[in-house]
Amino acid sequence: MAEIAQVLVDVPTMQTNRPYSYRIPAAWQAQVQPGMRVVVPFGRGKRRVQGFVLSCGDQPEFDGALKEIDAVVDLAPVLNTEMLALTKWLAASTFSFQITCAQTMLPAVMRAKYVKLLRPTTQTPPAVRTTWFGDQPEVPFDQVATTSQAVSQLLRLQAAGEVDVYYQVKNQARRKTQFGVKARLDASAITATEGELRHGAKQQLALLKGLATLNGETVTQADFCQRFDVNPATIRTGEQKGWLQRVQLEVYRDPYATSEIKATQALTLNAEQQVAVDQITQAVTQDATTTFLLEGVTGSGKTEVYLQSMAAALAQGKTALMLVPEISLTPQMVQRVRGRFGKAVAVLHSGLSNGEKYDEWRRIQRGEAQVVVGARSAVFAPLKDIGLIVMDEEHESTYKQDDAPRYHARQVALWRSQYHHCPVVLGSATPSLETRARAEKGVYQRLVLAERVNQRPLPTVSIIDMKKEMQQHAESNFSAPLLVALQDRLDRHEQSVLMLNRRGFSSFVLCRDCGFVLKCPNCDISLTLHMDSHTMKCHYCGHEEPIPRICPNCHGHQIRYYGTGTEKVETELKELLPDANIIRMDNDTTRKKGAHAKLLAKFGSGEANILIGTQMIAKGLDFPNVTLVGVLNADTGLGLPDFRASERTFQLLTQVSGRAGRATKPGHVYIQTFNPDHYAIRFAQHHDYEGFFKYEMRMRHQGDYPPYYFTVQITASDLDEAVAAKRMYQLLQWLRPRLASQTIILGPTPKPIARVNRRYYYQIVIKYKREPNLAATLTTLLHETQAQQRQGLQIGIDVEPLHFM
Ligand SMILES: Nc1ncnc2c1ncn2[C@@H]1O[C@H](COP(=O)(O)OP(=O)(O)OP(=O)(O)O)[C@@H](O)[C@H]1O
Ligand SMILES: [Zn+2]
Ligand SMILES: [Zn+2]
Repeated sequence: MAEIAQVLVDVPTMQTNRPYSYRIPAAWQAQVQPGMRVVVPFGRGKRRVQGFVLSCGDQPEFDGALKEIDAVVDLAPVLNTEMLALTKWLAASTFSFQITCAQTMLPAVMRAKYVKLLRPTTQTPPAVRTTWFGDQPEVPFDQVATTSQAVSQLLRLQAAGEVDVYYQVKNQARRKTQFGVKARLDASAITATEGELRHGAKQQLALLKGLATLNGETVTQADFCQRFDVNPATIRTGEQKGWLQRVQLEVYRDPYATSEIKATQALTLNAEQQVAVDQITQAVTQDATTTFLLEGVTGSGKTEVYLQSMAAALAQGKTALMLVPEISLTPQMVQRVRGRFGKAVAVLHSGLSNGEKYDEWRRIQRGEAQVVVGARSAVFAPLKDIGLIVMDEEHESTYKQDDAPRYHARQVALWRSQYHHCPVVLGSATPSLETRARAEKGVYQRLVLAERVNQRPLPTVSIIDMKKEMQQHAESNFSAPLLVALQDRLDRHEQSVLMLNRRGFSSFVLCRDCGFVLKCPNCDISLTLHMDSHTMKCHYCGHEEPIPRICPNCHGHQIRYYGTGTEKVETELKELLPDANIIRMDNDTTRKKGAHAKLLAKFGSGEANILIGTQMIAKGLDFPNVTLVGVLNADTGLGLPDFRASERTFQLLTQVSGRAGRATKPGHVYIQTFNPDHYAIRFAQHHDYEGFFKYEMRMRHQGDYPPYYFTVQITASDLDEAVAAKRMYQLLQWLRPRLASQTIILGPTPKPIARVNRRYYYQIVIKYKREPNLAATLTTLLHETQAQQRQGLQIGIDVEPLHFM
């Protein structure tokens, strides 16, 4: 039995990867195991923090007097051996702290919440007691320490031992429980008791008859009452008489309880699909850690390949993990997985409540779910014995987390594949350049689905030069050919999808007299007009203010709205096509839980003929009656200062085009653009991923960009611009001699959006091919910047950043 535990503590202002030794009280020595959460005292005073036990042993790492563990939070480890090892690797590879990684891997409700409390001591004078506590035994510190005077007064009282500051660790996780009913009498005792009942005790008789049918099983009280027509008061009577026992039953919050699943059967695969499934299944059987790139055009049936390969893993008694970019945006995918695997599926994504996420997580941890579908953080799902990991739309940037730990789910998936000896399938119609380049080199094995299912043709794509269109209809968002096509679809009772590309784009307010643009007071960008709330909002910090009628700068009255929002497009379209039934899908209409799925279901049922939306409608939709796709503004993303701008535009156009003509009727796509000759748009027009890949690789080679170079971005941010800038110049001096001479260091420069939420951002980008000293250097940087963080300066390290904005 171990007496000492090495604990990773949660101290935000003083993070370290070094565990602390604590003594395990004798009573818990048999119980405490690595991976459990504990509450421990930390530092001087009465501070309590949560921590994770990393290991148990008999030798402390430190030979002074050891403090004791205060409480054990879990009955069983919440991080298993794999997860503990993963935490360590994740921290090292993303240059973040292990505790942050451990917390990222677990449902949010398992994070500790700290409450700072003020308590009287035995020496508290009555006057002090009344002033600070009234008649309360303790008060929250923040409630009384409201001014700096109050704080200093309290500190003095604390020094004199007249008050005590105490930290409480609160566990936020709540299990949902229900009463269950269990019989305490056996069959013969029940019959005997029935005989003793007074005449007319109908309820009690019904209760006994019900208990007789249970055969030792426990059922929920609600269920019991309904089935045997017994009221809860009678249950309590039965309990008092010793006929039954009421027990706490745990119930799971099921996010999909109300939605029925239509069970589906495996489809007969076409030749290309069959090759892919065979290869993947073989790797599953052989426990091979092969990474496959499943490169399949839109509508080629990649999903069916995933499902049948996952079924193969399950058939061998293993589990399967499937990652999707953001499930609330692709409800169809969840339906397909649940349709195939039913109750074996657990779903994890940001649209669930914290309680639902916690319950799904526990179902997985207990082995009650063998299939997990989820967005980015589902890559940490505590599945055991994984047989296959699938990552759909592997090129999507939502797989990368923006905050520490800045991990990419693909990297974690590959790590787990090594741990579990299982293959990974990366699927996309438009793979990221990095992935496709690795397949070229043979690091990944490429599987190709070159044709749509049943040899259906890919849609015809027409490019419309908006410079010419604007000369004729200056004010309209719709070119003449697109409008004709829309009318034609209405006449033929077919459906259309219209996408407004909103990347780097917004509707803003401008003064025609002086040119003033209303900007966010905290950030470096213009505010966006929101007609639903009649306010101007900042999409970065959430700042909101009324729409101005008068120019704040020149007090003129010529204030006008510019740019195009989905609402404005919808209004215009209603005027142009009064007979159309339109559904609009954007951040405003999908804010409510489940709204996204509802709108899509409505469109799918044919209630509407036109779906207008932002990028969120580009992926995954599979509606057979959609024969027209229109992209209203293809190029708003092209001008962004980011070397991936062309790649993103190509991916988006290809994905959205792929929504057209997926079933029997042929599809047509119209792309409206001001850059009709841009290569990203031309290659998308011809569905030519391979052509785009070769061209873009040349561009990247010329510019020394990924995948030819690796990149790391370091940012500094501070409320004071000079502080952030100065720190970055110092950092440059510090870095240069530590890195190889061939390594390129760009910057420091202000970020393209230099100010967000009142903080100024500066960045340095390191580009390298081989840099043996980099890991050690960045680790040193991570630890050295701890002290500065406390003064408000924040340093961020981002390995292979996906955004340079
Ligand atoms: N072997 C098959 N036989 C018949 N129909 C199939 C077969 N495989 C897939 N399908 C159907 O073809 C359609 C397109 O498949 P799926 O949605 O999987 O394409 P995808 O490759 O994921 O496309 P995207 O990248 O555009 O999302 C679906 O309706 C699917 O049910
Ligand atoms: Zn802002
Ligand atoms: Zn003005």
